[in-house]
Amino acid sequence: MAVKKPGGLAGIEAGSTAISTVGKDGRGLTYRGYSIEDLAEHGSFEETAYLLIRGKLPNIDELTSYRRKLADASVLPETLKRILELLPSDAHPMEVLQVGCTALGTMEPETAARTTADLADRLIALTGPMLLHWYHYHRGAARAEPPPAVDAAGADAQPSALVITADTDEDDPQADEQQTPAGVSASPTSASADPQDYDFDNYSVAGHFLYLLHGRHAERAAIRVFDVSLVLYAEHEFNASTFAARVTASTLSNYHSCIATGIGTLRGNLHGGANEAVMELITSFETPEEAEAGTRERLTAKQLIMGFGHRVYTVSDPRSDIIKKWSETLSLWAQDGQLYAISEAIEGVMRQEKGLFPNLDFYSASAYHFMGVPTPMFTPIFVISRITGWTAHIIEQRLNNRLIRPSAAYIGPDNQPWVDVHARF
Ligand SMILES: CC(=O)SCCNC(=O)CCNC(=O)[C@H](O)C(C)(C)COP(=O)(O)OP(=O)(O)OC[C@H]1O[C@@H](n2cnc3c(N)ncnc32)[C@H](O)[C@@H]1OP(=O)(O)O
Ligand SMILES: O=C([O-])CC(=O)C(=O)O
Repeated sequence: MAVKKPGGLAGIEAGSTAISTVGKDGRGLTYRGYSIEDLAEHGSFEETAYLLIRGKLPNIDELTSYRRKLADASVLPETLKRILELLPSDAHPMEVLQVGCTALGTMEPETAARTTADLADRLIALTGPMLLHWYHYHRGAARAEPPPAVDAAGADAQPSALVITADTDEDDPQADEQQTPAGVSASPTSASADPQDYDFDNYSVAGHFLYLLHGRHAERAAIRVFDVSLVLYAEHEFNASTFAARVTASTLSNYHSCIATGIGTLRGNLHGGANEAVMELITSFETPEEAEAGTRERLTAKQLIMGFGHRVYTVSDPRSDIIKKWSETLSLWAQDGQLYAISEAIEGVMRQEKGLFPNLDFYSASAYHFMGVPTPMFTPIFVISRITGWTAHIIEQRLNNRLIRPSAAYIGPDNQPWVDVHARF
């Protein structure tokens, strides 16, 4: 078992929260008292967002109007589209989101009439459209070709297990259309749908994202897995990006600045950026045997293996168990489904050699990939979801605020004699 180093505020209780618990008994996770297993099995991302931001699960009427509110909020303002189009095509997608978020804050600032929850809803609904507008625009497909017809070619090839294992809505009118195996034929760079043609009566953040990405309604299983991943990524106590957002909130800064802080902090590879780094790792191997040998080599060279380890969990990351099962399911229909076996081979070595378990980022990478999501969108998808947790913490911080400003132990030089500028080396 790897030994924890001192520093990094490890183990320090830096405040209190009523939003989530992480790592009870080494592996537990709850959002406002509900277990992550229940939320991922029975709930949707919209219910989770409502729970985190408003403090209770919505009843059926509240959920219906919440979905409608998010659907209405998901249409990009023209000015924001133009701003996104001006950003370079090779900009980092997380910077695109920081710019988009900050620009939205200048157009729709926080006022007494626009509550923090309203701002959060708008941002949850617009983050995917912002990213995908910028993405398609720079691939020459942005402004409205008619969406391609739904491709039902793979219908006969779809094993029933895909439907059985997914906790899907039997009454979903899209269900009959969504027959293509997950991610098998996805061609994200060529797709471009007219955002207005989306079926807003059946809006979900997950379904809308996949529609805008691929230019057609996604298959039910893909929407379900995407939705589960949003539930899993939504909240995690005082992780680095949430803590950073709380620090910004504690200075009495505005909502969009707090979120932009969170985005910038999430980007790094030790935090949210790890899911993209995992993809780089697993695609560098052709076979599970190669993956085993390559992982051992990297460990011998003292390299970090992305997607493993955690600051708080000591036994396992419960979110990983959930997304791992979904990744395995999707792998059965994916052209490069061997990436799942490669991932398992890496996990085996990490457990054996380091006593380390996969965190949420590890199997999320292959799951997104099997859905046809391009790798640079993995961490931005994390943003869409984590906006809910960040918002809950911003609200909580503001309710009982005190400037977050710890002390530092000074370890620099003392009693330096003043040297005139011309006499300095
Ligand atoms: C959603 C999320 O944000 S989850 C986190 C995503 N990040 C990653 O997956 C990046 C890879 N993982 C890591 O870097 C770390 O495990 C972190 C950042 C998640 C946690 O860091 P810490 O709590 O500081 O772990 P810490 O450094 O104490 O780890 C103890 C030992 O295990 C080793 N270790 C921890 N994680 C890994 C890893 N992924 N690969 C190899 N060794 C590792 C450390 O190098 C250290 O060994 P050392 O004492 O010989 O230097
Ligand atoms: O809690 C952490 O340090 C990182 C993490 O898993 C998360 O933010 O989801």
